[in-house]
Amino acid sequence: MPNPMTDAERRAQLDPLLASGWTLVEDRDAIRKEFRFKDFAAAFGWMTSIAIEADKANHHPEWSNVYNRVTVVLTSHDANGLTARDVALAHAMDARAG
Ligand SMILES: C[C@H](O)[C@H](O)[C@H]1CNC2=NC(N)=NC(=O)C2=N1
Repeated sequence: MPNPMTDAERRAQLDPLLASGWTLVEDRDAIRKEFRFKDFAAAFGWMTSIAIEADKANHHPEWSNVYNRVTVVLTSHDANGLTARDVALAHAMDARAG
């Protein structure tokens, strides 16, 4: 089981994500972001590419889709909180959202 991040690691790794639209979830140790796309096909195409990457890394998002919006929550269930795996997935999501 991976260790939760230390306070210093958290600051260093989370600050860039908080600056790019991710927010801390209030009632659990997780980050959240709403992605918006041109239309449903663009949203679902992005989800498909992320799903393949996430599955290869065996680290999966909590997410939901309404038309062109995808709401994502990232946390590491086995660590009961944020880990470097969530940071990596968040960056992959930002990069692929363009
Ligand atoms: C058995 C399997 O390795 C685990 O359930 C994996 C799958 N994907 C996962 N995804 C996330 N976000 N957290 C986990 O702890 C996790 N664990």
